[in-house]
Amino acid sequence: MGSAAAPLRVLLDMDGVLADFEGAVLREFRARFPAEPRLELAERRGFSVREQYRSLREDLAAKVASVYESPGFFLDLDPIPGALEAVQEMLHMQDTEVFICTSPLRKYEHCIVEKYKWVEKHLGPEFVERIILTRDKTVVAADLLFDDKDTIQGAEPNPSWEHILFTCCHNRHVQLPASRRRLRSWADDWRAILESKRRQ
Ligand SMILES: O=c1ccn([C@@H]2O[C@H](COP(=O)(O)O)[C@@H](O)[C@H]2O)c(=O)[nH]1
Ligand SMILES: [Mg+2]
Repeated sequence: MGSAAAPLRVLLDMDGVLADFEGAVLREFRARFPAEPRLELAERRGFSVREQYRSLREDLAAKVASVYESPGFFLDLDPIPGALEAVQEMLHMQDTEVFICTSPLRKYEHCIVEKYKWVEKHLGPEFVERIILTRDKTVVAADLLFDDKDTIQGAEPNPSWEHILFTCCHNRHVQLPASRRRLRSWADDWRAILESKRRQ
């Protein structure tokens, strides 16, 4: 008798995949610094919003960082459209394990507890058990990682997961090699990605 196949393990990033970090940064920056130049979402390039604001003017880097380091910022993030429904559906799929894999800010005072509270508020207390908080996602073992950061590096040069690039304002212009896959939004066919991975 053959042994049962291992479940498919899926990691979901939080900022830019489940929670709308970029939309909130722009909204709060505009509210707090209305006279300063800002980057509309269509102008965003590169993962780091801080570095792109620095390229506009050196002191804007600290100003934009002060927005996402403020108390309440992470807790108040809006869910990305379709994300909560997709996560709940994925959670109830047979032979599938779902975890949230998210990196805290280096200035972690508010960010960490608010990420936990956000998950409890939007996905329920049981989902808090499924949070993996790490600054190095390469050492976490899984089949798939949905993440908006285009390049994910760390201590492990050959992570076990396939990185599916989740489209976000800052990465939509990134040209991926043919070997890499994207999910354009939660309305895109994430189920087909899971099924294709299951068959590999
Ligand atoms: O310009 C930026 C953009 C994001 N961050 C923070 O980095 C992490 C990213 O987490 P992921 O798990 O990769 O989504 C998060 O804490 C963002 O707030 C940043 O520091 N600077
Ligand atoms: Mg992210």
